[in-house]
Amino acid sequence: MNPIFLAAIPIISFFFLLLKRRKANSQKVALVPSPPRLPFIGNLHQLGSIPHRSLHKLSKQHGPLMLLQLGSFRTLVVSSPKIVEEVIRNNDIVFATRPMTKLTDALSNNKNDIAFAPYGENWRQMKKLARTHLLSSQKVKSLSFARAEELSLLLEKVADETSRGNGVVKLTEMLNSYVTKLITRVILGSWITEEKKALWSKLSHESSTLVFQAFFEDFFPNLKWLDVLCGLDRKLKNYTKNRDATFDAIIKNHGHESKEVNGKNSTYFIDTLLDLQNDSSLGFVLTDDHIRGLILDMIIAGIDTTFATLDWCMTELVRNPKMMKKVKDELRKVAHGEDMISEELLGQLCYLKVFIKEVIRLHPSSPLLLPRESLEECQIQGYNIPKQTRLVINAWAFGRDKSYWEAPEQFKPERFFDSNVDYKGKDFYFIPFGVGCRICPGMDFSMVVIEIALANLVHCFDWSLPSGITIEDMDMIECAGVISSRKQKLELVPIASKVN
Ligand code: HEM
Repeated sequence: MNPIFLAAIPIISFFFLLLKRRKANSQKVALVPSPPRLPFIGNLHQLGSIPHRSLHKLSKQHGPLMLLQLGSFRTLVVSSPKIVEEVIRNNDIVFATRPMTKLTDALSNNKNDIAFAPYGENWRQMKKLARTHLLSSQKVKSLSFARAEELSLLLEKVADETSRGNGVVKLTEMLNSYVTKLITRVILGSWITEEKKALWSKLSHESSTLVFQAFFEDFFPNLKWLDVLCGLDRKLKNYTKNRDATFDAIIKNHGHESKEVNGKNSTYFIDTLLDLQNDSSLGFVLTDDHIRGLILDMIIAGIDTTFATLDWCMTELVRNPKMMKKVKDELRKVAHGEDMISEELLGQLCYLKVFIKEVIRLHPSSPLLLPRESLEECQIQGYNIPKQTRLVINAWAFGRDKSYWEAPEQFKPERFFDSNVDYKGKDFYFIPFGVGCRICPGMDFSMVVIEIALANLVHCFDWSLPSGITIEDMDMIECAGVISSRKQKLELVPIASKVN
């Protein structure tokens, strides 16, 4: 045998051995860090009642990219803006779909919506439609008359309640009712009868509570029979049946309504959608099922998120009297003696805007955004991520990341002065409305609802805590659940302010 070959054998063997070792090591490295699991349930028990807080704590031990096993489902949890940036830049479309579960199937009206629909042509067309015809800045502007009317009712109610009893008003309840009524009106118009309003509010309530319902099938497909046994299946079927009947009662008997605003016809969402059904230039056939899905999205994705943010804003104002004064001074300056702040003035309210930004940095109302799922295998941080891995982004943790925010736990709106940081999805460490192709299309819509309500609540009233309650008594913990509203209800004493 060739002596060179003989001499090469041990060298080649050595290299093969090295290669094998490196491969074994790289396979070891390829396992995304993961907290220890329990048999069967995996890491489900570690989610706790406030998952964004539990996941933040877990990420401190296991790192910014963790793999959890939630029942039968692999779930990647990202707690670092850098990793989200990598995912969005390289794999936004790979992770563009939502996990399909029994619950999301029902909420999406059988995949005919935007928020829970799988990625594809249907979702793309619906999102485009919502952006162009329902939530565009032009459309949002055209509905300012509805906001002004509902806001006047809220302010009247506050004034009315103040004059009764001990002067304490249940502000959380009032804000919830204001946002619900306003968004309902924007969707359906002002024509619906009291009887239909009651049906509608039952439906809104059922839809929002259903979001918190856990089905066995959604975590353990083999245990779907338990949903039947526990009556959850029946509950879901009743919900969809009642929902469809409510829609039929409201939509089918609906009378077209439009209002002339500044010489242009302004229509509520339902009228716009019914008009679009007859519009051949739309590019696709808008069915009754699509309309149902879109309207459900506006209820589920729009009402609680907007209300929770407004409630956090009022809470932070009361906790920070100096900031309340700054907001008030700014309002007085731009109002020029007017009783109410109009939407045309919002652009001048620099302090109010940075104040709201600081609120959503610390209290994003969808702290874990909405889960996504991979459509194919991909790589993140050098790890191989298989198809059908769920992705959860902890945006709540981003707002508290010391590498991006100075003294992150401090409430300091001034940090946004002289800074271009915004929540529109470009700054990966500030993404309360999400990021990438699944970003929230309702951002402008909700911000104007929040800004105009906050401006007028502060302009028209001086707010204080009821006697015997101090700022230290204000608990800042969130409710359990998907939407992060404040657990403690806000009860305050308003006194009508002197505008001049
Ligand atoms: C303060 C108020 C709001 C917040 C914080 C918020 C936040 C979010 C977040 C975090 C997502 C998921 C984004 C992602 O997966 O990356 C989302 C999606 C969505 N939001 Fe909002 N939202 C708000 C208001 C609204 C309003 C008022 C509407 C409509 C009237 C709306 C409609 C939607 C829809 C349709 C989606 C699904 C988008 C998709 O899957 O492509 N949102 N929102």
